[in-house]
Amino acid sequence: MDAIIKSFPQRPEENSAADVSAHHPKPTVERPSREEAEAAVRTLLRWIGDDPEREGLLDTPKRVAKAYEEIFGGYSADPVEELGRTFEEVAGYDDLVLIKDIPFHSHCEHHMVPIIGKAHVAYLPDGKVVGLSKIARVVDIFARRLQTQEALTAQIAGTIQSVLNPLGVAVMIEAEHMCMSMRGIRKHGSTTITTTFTKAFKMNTEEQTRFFNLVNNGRRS
Ligand SMILES: Nc1nc2c(ncn2[C@@H]2O[C@H](COP(=O)(O)OP(=O)(O)OP(=O)(O)O)[C@@H](O)[C@H]2O)c(=O)[nH]1
Ligand SMILES: [Zn+2]
Repeated sequence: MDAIIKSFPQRPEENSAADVSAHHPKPTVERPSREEAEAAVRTLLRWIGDDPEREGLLDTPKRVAKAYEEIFGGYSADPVEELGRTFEEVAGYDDLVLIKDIPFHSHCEHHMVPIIGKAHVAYLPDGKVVGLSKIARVVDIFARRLQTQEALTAQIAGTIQSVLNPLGVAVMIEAEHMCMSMRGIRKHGSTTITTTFTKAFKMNTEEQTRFFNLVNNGRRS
C-alpha cells in the first residue's frame, strides 16, 4: 500500500478513502524456530568474518534472537486494540490534543539498521478521547516493525483515524536514518521529516499551521 507523504503547506483538498485505510494489518508469516533464527545469526557472524565458536560470541546468537523479539515486538502487538478504550467525560473539551516528542527507535526495511526519531501526534476529538499513553503505544508498535519513515507516519495516522474516528489526525515524524549516517552516503546529522494529515487537518491549512506551531512551541533549538 502506498505511503501518504505530504509536504508543508498543503493545499486544502477533499478527504479521501486513503485516510482511513493507511494502516497496515500485521503481516502473517510462518515463523522459523528459535534454533533456526540462532543458526541464521551464526551464518551472519561467519559472513562478516568472525568466528561464532569463539568464547565471546558463543551466546551471541541467543542474545540476538532475544533482542530481536524485543525490538521487533511490534509484529506481535495490535495497535487497534490499544485504541479500544475511550473516555467521553472531558467536560466538553473539543479542541486539539497533541502528544509531542514521542521518542522511538525503528529499523529501516532496506538495511535493517536503526531509524531514531520523535513523533508528534495530534487529533481533534469527536466527543471521545483516548488515554495519552495509548497514542505512544501505537507509535511504538509500528516503530517496532521494519519500516520506511513514510509508511510509519501513514500507519500511525491511518490507525488513529480509522479506530478513534476523530475529526482529524496530524502526525509528524522527525528521524535520523542510520543507513544514511553509518553506511552508504554517510551523512551524519541529517533529519528526515514526514507528515500525514487526515480530514480536518488535511482540508484546513490553518489547522496544519496550528499543529506545526504547537509542535515547535517551546522547543529548544
Ligand atoms: N523513502 C525512504 N527511503 C529510505 C528510508 N530509509 C532508508 N531509505 C533509503 O532507501 C534507499 C535504498 O536505496 P537502494 O539503492 O535500493 O539501496 P542502497 O544501494 O543500499 O542505497 P544507498 O543507501 O544509497 O547506498 C536509500 O536511498 C536509503 O537512503 C525511508 O524511511 N524512506
Ligand atoms: Zn536503510
